[in-house]
Amino acid sequence: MAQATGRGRVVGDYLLNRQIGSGSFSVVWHAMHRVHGTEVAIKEIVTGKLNKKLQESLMSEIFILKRINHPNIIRLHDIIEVPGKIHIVLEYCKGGDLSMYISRHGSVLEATAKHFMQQLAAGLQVLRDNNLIHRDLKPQNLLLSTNDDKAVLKIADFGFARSLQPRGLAETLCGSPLYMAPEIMQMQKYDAKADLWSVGAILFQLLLQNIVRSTELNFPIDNKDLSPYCKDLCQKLLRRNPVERLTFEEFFNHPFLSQGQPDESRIWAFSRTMDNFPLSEGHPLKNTEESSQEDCLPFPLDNDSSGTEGSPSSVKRRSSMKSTYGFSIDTRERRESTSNALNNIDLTIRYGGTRHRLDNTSFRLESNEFSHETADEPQKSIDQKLVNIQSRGGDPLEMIDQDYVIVSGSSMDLSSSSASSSKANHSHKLGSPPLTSISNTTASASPIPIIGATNTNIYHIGSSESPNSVPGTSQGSMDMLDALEQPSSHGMTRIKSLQHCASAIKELVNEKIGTGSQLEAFSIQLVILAIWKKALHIFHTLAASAVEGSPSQDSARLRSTSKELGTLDMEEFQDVVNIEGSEDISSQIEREFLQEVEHAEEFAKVIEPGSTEMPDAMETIFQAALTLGRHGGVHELLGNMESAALLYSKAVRLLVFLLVEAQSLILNPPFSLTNSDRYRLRTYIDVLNNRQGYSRSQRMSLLNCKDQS
Ligand SMILES: Nc1ncnc2c1ncn2[C@@H]1O[C@H](COP(=O)(O)OP(=O)(O)OP(=O)(O)O)[C@@H](O)[C@H]1O
Repeated sequence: MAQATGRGRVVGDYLLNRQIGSGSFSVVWHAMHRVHGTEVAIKEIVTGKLNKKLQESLMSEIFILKRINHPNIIRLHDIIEVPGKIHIVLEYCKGGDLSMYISRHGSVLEATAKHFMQQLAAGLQVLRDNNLIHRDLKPQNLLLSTNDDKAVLKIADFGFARSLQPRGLAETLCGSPLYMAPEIMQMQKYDAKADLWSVGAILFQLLLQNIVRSTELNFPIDNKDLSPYCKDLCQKLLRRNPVERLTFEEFFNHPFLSQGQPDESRIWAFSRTMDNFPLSEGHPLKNTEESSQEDCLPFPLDNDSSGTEGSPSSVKRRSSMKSTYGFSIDTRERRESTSNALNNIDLTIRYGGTRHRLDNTSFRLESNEFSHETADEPQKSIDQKLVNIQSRGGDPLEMIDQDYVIVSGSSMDLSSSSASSSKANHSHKLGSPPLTSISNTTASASPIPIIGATNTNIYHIGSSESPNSVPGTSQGSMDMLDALEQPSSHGMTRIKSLQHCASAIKELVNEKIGTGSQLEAFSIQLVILAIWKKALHIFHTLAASAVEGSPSQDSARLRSTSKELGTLDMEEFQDVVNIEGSEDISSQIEREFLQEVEHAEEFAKVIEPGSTEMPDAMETIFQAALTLGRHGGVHELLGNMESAALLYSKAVRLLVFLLVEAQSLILNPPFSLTNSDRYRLRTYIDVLNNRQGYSRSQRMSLLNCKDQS
């Protein structure tokens, strides 16, 4: 359909032909200059769909492309703005992108991989010279001038790129999970070396496509077809710890990338740097140390988050507190009556000893509206157009730096928090005071709006079969995400959302039990209790308001209800009153709650109080989401699209819980997210949703192909 609307359309001096690609926010057209007949690719972006952040990414892309002129970087010819749209006129690459090449050819010869790597290295050298980091290197973003093994490779899609001072560290999460460096995935600070991980993943994929498809995901150490240099490069690029990873200089000078055969002296010099690579017999180089096979995998399959490459600073921590979780249940009381049970359970979850600091350095850029220039308007030079855009907001690169440079240090570091938060434009105090008694918590537990006014958007936590997962599109696109951060203001929707959260986390509890991690299971179980408690409370408040009459009759109650539930209207009260079997809903929630209490009680029996360090439940949930995302990546790489989509969706459910619901729960100490935590969670959800959409669409096309054949 998009092709029909594009073909024959005129944009500036160009006649649109066929659609050749699409991205999350763009459609790419093949087009021709009306006078010269020059072939170009036009990337069309509807600016209205872009939020501030994406507009900035777009400007960043334009600025970077504009200032670089190199055969291995896609060339920017022109920018054409029309009302509501911006068109980036690019050099046309008729070979398509490298992912298409890999699909067509399967694994490539080492010589071809070397050719592409040399070109990629040359392009990256230019970025390096300009202190730029791409952050989203993947085959889809590497375009080819022709469809053969002599093609010139061009780095494209600089939407995520940013300027980076040497040795500067960034902390923003972006990129595609499959090619994303572990330090980005785990939300640690990263530098330009993150790009080198992606290069390693691309090299791995180029060489091992058929192996990856046909067997387990094993690095073929004994693969005789690959030269030691090639394997060495791949292995050294895919070091999980960025410190151990090759430096750019080492990458650029690696013997695999040198044109001819390395001479003898080079071999010996090289041999001294071969610290971990097992070499095949008979090679002049010596193997110095057995390498961990798993360390070579692009996506570690372990669940171990220990060590230096663990969780993000914002979430990772072990509670320094001893077992003061204070979970106690009087079983007799519980059995007496549900309401007694609810009132007598002292649900105090110590999931960590320190509160998150408030880090508000993100989201502080002013909105930059694009000016609308008609297609008839005389064409201006790219520079003039950029000045137009720039005049509304300063130098985008500078702005992006401002936005991305996040105050260093752990976000748990309270000492540094005041300085950063005081600079913030959007300062939100999050969290509610520590509470130990459920019966006193009605008002304090109200969800706290994070950004903007209470919205009325209804968000359904995506199930694995969510109809919202539109193939190839970004289900959780950035413009939706601001709204998604807040729990639904619609009472029943909110309850459903909480139920979804509880069931997602329940799976995690079962998994932890399966692996014998009782303590972690217990701490997460307490979160489940808090979720059910919240659901019950919302339901009771909602039902009581409906039964007791209109808000005019009991305005005080309405006020407190509205505080708790957001913007409730009378229709909803009435709905609840009229819901046949609303009592059933209530008793269903109560039943679930009591069941979970029982499970928690079981855990409590086997855990010795007073001497055990309580794991951080939120951290465990976060880590589990990351692991699911990584495993999704593995499945995607292996072509198991259904499993990949499922795993991505599970990861999203957990992250959405952390982002949307977790802060409203009654926990001690209260759980709160910094602005930068939220930003990272949102971005991560977005990326995973994209991968989920992609996996689903791939699966659909496979099914269609099967149907046709
Ligand atoms: N100059 C070009 N020549 C030929 N094909 C292109 C060109 N630019 C883009 N494409 C094709 O269009 C696809 C989408 O490109 P685009 O840069 O718009 O998306 P993207 O930004 O990579 O997507 P996302 O935002 O989801 O990462 C590319 O993967 C490629 O196949």
